[in-house]
Amino acid sequence: MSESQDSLFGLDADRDPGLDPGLDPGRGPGLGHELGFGFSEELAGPLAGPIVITGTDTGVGKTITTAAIAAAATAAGQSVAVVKPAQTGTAEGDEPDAVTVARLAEPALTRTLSEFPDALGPVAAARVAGEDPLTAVMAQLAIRSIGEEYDITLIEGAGGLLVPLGEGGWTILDLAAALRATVIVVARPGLGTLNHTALTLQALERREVPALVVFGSWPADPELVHRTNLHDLEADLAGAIPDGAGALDPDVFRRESLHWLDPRLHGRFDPVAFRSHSR
Ligand SMILES: Nc1ncnc2c1ncn2[C@@H]1O[C@H](COP(=O)(O)OP(=O)(O)OP(=O)(O)O)[C@@H](O)[C@H]1O
Ligand SMILES: C[C@H](N)[C@H](N)CCCCCC(=O)O
Ligand SMILES: [Mg+2]
Repeated sequence: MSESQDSLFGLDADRDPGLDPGLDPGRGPGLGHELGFGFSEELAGPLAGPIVITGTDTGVGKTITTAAIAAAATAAGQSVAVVKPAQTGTAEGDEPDAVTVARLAEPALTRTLSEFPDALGPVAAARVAGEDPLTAVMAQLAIRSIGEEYDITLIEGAGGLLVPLGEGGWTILDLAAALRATVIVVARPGLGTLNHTALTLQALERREVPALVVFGSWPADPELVHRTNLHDLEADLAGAIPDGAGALDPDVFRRESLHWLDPRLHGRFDPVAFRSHSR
């Protein structure tokens, strides 16, 4: 890869997209990677402060998971702000993610920091629109300032962990490292998730960002592959959102949400009981 390509993809050690701590890409690869990262010990007790919601891909259920965490934490008495740094696809007629979360969870605040019409990655969508994408500094300042007013700030990325979100190609991983946030990786429950989830967790581990996994859309009738995936990802699992939850009446969604998330995410989900029910 040429030097300019390195810069374009944000891979050079000298780049400075404006996010202060945690940007050192030189910590080296995760050695001896295996599923089960031992992050859970660090993440005991209900989480507060900045929590980044990413996913193994777009369309995996990040927004519904964000709404569920917002609902469970709000019901537990926390003041919750939800921030979407970059919303794309506003011309498609789909409900923006912040609106979905506000409708389902009614957190204290929802805020979108930048938006672009085409359903693309945010930097591409900004380029196509002839506009400037969000800078890392603006994103961080806005989120830190919101964080001073609320117990919990949930920050939903766009697509997966390494999608460029703004100027200079900063990613939700850069932002999570800079904010020293905990990351929730929303994963699909079916075939293919072991690879996508391991890649995402490994990238987080390289930057020493603690992470938990939530299944974004758990089927009503799990098949063998869902049960084996549940077993193999259990060490990092902090919840499972039932398939179809996004279509529930908001009152029901808010009432049920605490059953989908474990106590670290302000719910009462019990992975052991869940596994035995999923046999
Ligand atoms: N648990 C669920 N219940 C109902 N619908 C769901 C659920 N999870 C996902 N969906 C649906 O699947 C689609 C994608 O989900 P969602 O919008 O949450 O994805 P995302 O990961 O937030 O994607 P993006 O990268 O666009 O933000 C949506 O149409 C959503 O309504
Ligand atoms: C438009 C869509 N719903 C998302 N908000 C954007 C997803 C960007 C994914 C980019 C990629 O990984 O190729
Ligand atoms: Mg979303």
